[in-house]
Amino acid sequence: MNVCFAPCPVVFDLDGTLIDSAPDIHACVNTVLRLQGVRPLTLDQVRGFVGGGVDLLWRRVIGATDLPIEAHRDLVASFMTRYHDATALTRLYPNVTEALGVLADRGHPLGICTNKPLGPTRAVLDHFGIAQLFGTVIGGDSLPQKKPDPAPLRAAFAALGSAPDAPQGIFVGDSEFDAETARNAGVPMLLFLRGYRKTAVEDLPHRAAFDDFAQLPALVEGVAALD
Ligand SMILES: O=C(O)COP(=O)(O)O
Ligand SMILES: [Mg+2]
Repeated sequence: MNVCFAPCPVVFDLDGTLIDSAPDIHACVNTVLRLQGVRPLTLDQVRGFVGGGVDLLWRRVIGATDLPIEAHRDLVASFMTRYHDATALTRLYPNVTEALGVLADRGHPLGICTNKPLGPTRAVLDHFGIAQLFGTVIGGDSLPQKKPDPAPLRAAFAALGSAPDAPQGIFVGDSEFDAETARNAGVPMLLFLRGYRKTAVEDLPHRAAFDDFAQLPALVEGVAALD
């Protein structure tokens, strides 16, 4: 069991955890599809494709359309020209800013570990005025590996001062990718229930689940005290 000396580092997933970004991702996907003369996908379809980063998103979009897999690279490039600063339809989940502020005030080092590429990640953190709260931001293209490989999460904890081979801290995420990443990295996970998860809660490894960020500071203190 990892010992987490308070104040314990807390690393967050982004899409479906701090922000509801699926509407912007959906809009950017459909713009690219329209330019290809392909019928739009629904918000539910696209939301279900989010979690593994942009390359996987487009493999799934191609799988749901008649587009050829050979077009993948060009479709991703076209998507990125729209996605890199897409924030108009994205919202912070309720009480996120307040919870991050409480944790920061209590001295918890905070970080981001997302499969979203770094460019749009920084754009959205700046847009909501929360970038300065995070001591490290690891994006889907920061390292050769993506979640569920534990390397990006370990890099985030290391940047926040924890030992790279035995990370100490808590990971907060919404998806199958996050639960597997936390297990692979050997850190406890707090599961946010209003994100893009497709698996039943009881089938995902996690320490505790929550559906309102107002609950998060107490959960973090509870996990930090237990470990
Ligand atoms: O962009 C994605 O596919 C997933 O991003 P996330 O890791 O922040 O959930
Ligand atoms: Mg997510």
